[in-house]
Amino acid sequence: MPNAAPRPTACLALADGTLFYGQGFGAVGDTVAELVFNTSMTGYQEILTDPSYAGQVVTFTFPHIGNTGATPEDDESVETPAAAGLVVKWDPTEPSNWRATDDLVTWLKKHNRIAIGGIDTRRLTRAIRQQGAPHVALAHDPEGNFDIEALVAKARAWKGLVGLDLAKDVTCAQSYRWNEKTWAWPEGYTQREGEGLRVVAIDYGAKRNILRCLASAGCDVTVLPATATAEDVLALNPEGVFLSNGPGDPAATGVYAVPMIQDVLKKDIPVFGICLGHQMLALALGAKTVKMNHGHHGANHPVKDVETGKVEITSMNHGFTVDSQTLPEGVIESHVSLFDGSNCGIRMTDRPVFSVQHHPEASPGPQDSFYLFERFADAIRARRA
Ligand SMILES: NC(=O)CC[C@H](N)C(=O)O
Repeated sequence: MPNAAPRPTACLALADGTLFYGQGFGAVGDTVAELVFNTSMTGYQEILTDPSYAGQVVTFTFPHIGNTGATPEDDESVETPAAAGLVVKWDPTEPSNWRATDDLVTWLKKHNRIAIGGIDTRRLTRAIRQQGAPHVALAHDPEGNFDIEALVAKARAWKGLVGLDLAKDVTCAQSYRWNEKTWAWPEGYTQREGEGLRVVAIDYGAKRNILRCLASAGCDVTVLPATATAEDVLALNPEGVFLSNGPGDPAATGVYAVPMIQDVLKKDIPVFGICLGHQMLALALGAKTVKMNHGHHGANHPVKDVETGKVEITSMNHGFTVDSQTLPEGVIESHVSLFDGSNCGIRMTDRPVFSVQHHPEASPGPQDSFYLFERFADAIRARRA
């Protein structure tokens, strides 16, 4: 007689009542969030610790998650992983990676994050594509006792990301300096030395590798909390201002960020934004943002530089997008997604103020777009000259 299927110890309940049962690992308990799928084949730790995933459970389309374990070196945020939980096809195996200091299961437990394995992630991904990123409740109970009605009700009652400012929850409490450069073999992370380009970076939930890319491009970075005013920014006499990625709805975050950006723009300083920073720069310039059906989350997204015709393969993580039809005069669409034609970049035509929707810092993902950090640094150098 075949072995009986193990009793499910985790349950994923979608707001429409669809249920997925599997084996729980990581923390015990339940959580409610928006569910998105990520198509990256590597870099699950960087994804789970990317602060932009606050309020979201991530399902990975790649089936083997956990193979490389976890190491603090790969954390993209200082605090605990931002993602509320994860959904995978196979249960994680022992990691095989000389850099690993933990296995994924232990790491998730330490960081109080819930995971469910043994899920038909293809079926789930198709559901997300068809109906849009659903609201879900994810529960892990080693005894396998679930109050299904209560879980579905929780998922239904959750209000979702529209109108939600999460940047204030994940931003730094205090300003700090950053000079660590990107990882390189064999020395790992090293510090930038000497006089740098004075850059103020606003932390809406900044990924560390963005700050490293800025340092590697020659920037001496001072990071300020999300609610910094234009006065706080300009008091540091910056030669460039950077607007970071971050979670939640740009329109809600923009309530305090947009006036600051508009005041900084009056000063004719080079400005560079990534993802949420891109969306808020667009809002500050007078454009609009909208929620997407299921967003873009992966490390294989083709983006075209409209002006050169060059295509870059990029890392993506966003659920909102800039409506390119609303761009005002003097602002052009610089990059566009080759998956769905959505906006992936803007720039002011008369000065070095630009931003992209994708993630040039990769981590994880391809490094085709690293040139954007150089472009920002070059714009600052040109001003100096
Ligand atoms: N990675 C980000 O900065 C994401 C921006 C925004 N929260 C979105 O989902 O579109």
